[in-house]
Amino acid sequence: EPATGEQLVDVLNKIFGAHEKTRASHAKGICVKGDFKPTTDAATLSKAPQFSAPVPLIGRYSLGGGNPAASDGQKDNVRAIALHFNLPDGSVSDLLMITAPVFPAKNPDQFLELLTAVASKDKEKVAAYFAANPESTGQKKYLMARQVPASYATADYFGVHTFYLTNSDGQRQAVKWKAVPVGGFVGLDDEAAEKSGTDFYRKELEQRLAKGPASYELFAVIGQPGDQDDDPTAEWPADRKSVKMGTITISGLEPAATCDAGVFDPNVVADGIEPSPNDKILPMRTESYAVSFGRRQ
Ligand code: HEM
Repeated sequence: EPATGEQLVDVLNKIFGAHEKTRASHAKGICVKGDFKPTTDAATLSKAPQFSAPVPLIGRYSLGGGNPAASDGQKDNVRAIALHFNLPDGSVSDLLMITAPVFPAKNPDQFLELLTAVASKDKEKVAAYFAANPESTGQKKYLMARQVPASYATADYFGVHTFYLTNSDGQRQAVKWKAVPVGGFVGLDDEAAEKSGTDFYRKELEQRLAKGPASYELFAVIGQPGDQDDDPTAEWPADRKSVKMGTITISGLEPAATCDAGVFDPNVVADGIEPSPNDKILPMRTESYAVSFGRRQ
């Protein structure tokens, strides 16, 4: 039996607890607003409206996992940014990114197996899972080799999956999304991360945004023929070129209700952007996010 969205949300609830009015994953977050300004190159890759004219954004920063009291200083957890690009015709195009270029599972069955092992709290089962599925260790290795981001504004973010962009001439190009903070990555060493406590990101962001906006350059990393488009546990070769697509600017906070009213869904994208049809995790995200959304009403 293939894994279902219900099963994945059940096991996330088992690991983290089922908290009322709370997402089954990325439970702790901060809702924000801003805008996106495309570069002139962007429209050569995609006919999506946000790549030909500036649009307003609603965003949500979050920590991975379903614990609403998770520590902001935890090293082996991802930070994330989820964005709604609000398009002129009233529709939205979403983009979700995390602070690692890879995910710990290549398909829903493997993710269910991983989460089930973790939920068992049996250290031998977890060790056996990772021994049998070494590709699942890449995300934690990446995170442990880097500092904890000092701020949501100073982290770099990755879309992880492959998407296909289509321009107005019908040319199609495989890309992966990447956002780089304009001031560069700023991290905390292990001691500083520990001293910062469990809840420093919100205050830091409030103080920062009171002085001015936080910006990121959004890049499309350009895939070459033969680059895999089905495996979110794997990166493309490091030498792939990228095209600067625009600037994401976060200007202020927004009430949580604005972000909680719907879901950020990586498959909700404007014409000109297409989720890789070969990636089995992507459709499961729509399915499981809908289950989580239903349970948090
Ligand atoms: C099958 C694999 C996955 C499952 C089962 C899963 C599960 C979930 C769930 C249940 C939520 C909460 C949805 C809601 O209530 O709105 C969520 C949110 C999120 N997920 Fe996933 N996820 C998966 C893969 C990924 C991947 C590959 C990424 C990498 C970009 C990712 C990034 C996020 C982000 C950024 C959010 C927060 C969205 C927000 O702030 O509302 N997820 N995930």
